[in-house]
Amino acid sequence: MPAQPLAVSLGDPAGIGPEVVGKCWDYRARLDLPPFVAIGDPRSLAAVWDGPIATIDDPREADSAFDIGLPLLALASAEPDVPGVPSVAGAHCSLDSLELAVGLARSGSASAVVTGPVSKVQLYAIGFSHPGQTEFVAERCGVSSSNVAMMLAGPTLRTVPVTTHIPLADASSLLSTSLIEARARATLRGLQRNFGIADPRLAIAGFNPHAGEGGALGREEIEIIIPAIDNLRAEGWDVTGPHPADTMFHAAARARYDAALCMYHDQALIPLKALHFDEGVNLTLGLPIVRTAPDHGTAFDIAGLDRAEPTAMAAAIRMAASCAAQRAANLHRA
Ligand SMILES: NC(=O)C1=CN([C@@H]2O[C@H](COP(=O)(O)OP(=O)(O)OC[C@H]3O[C@@H](n4cnc5c(N)ncnc54)[C@H](O)[C@@H]3O)[C@@H](O)[C@H]2O)C=CC1
Ligand SMILES: NCC(=O)COP(=O)(O)O
Repeated sequence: MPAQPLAVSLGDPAGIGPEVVGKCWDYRARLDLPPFVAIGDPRSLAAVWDGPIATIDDPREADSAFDIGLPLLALASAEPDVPGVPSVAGAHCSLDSLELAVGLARSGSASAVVTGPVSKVQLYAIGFSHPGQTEFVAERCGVSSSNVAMMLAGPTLRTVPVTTHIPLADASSLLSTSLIEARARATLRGLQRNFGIADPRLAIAGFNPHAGEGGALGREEIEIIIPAIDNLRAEGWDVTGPHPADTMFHAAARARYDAALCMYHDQALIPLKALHFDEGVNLTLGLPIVRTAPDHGTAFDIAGLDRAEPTAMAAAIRMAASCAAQRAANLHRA
């Protein structure tokens, strides 16, 4: 019996999500992709991609349909979307496809969820109250958003921000020892559960230049970060830091840890995207389901121009399949 397919939401219909998902189907053999079912508006696919669409009603049909066309569970946007021109109808459609994809994974009809890029500002405009898809999926899974970790993963680096989509001016006041510990535990357990790393090594960044220079350049390290590191070590985890962020991402430093825990969004995402933009994957740790996404956004500036690279979406699909397989193997061994 074939494994359940991966559920791939197309994201904002006016962004590059439909194009990169279509291209993943085109290059499925070369990109080594398992069967997946796309979820979204067929018109958004047809507007940017001329491949065959195999509309299905049940994810169980995806496996046999995959050789014929891109399996699609169709959702209609209230209005057809124009590539590069985000709309209210498109924002609703992106949310509906996300909701359906997560529901399929939660019910066991899909082996994992891969989410296409959405526009946060468009979602906020229709009343979306979560900072991003990460927190939405966590809520749907009944997990507190503090207990999940947004991991950005590439071939030579994995990073996790402690604070995520907030104004940078608020980052210091929102950092706490308990939040660092919660993100660190989600990361360490996630490395074990999804990547099969039995004894994961976590490097924790400082917040200030030179990790505070002994307090002369800021006290977050002394008052917030070091107590978290001490508590995590007392639990037996292999945790180091606080490391000056400017010297923890060169090649030799990266070889010394399995993931880097960073204090704010850009501290984590700049090194990852500088090194691995074309193959970076966003993986939510701490959930009962597997959820990945490409590291890039909606790229409205190039939507519909046939310039979108599908490699990060392909990496997200491959990682979702490999994490789901790793979790199944863990269960088998238990
Ligand atoms: N997982 C998600 O849903 C994410 C959503 N976003 C959202 O995307 C929107 C736009 O964000 P930006 O900061 O502009 O980042 P972006 O990743 O959409 O675009 C940044 C630059 O990279 C290019 N680019 C992105 N993906 C590409 C691809 N696959 N192939 C070729 N070029 C590519 C774009 O053309 C643009 O010049 C925002 O509203 C943000 O909220 C951003 C990151 C992740
Ligand atoms: N910068 C990462 C990003 O925007 C992804 O957010 P999410 O929607 O996956 O939570």
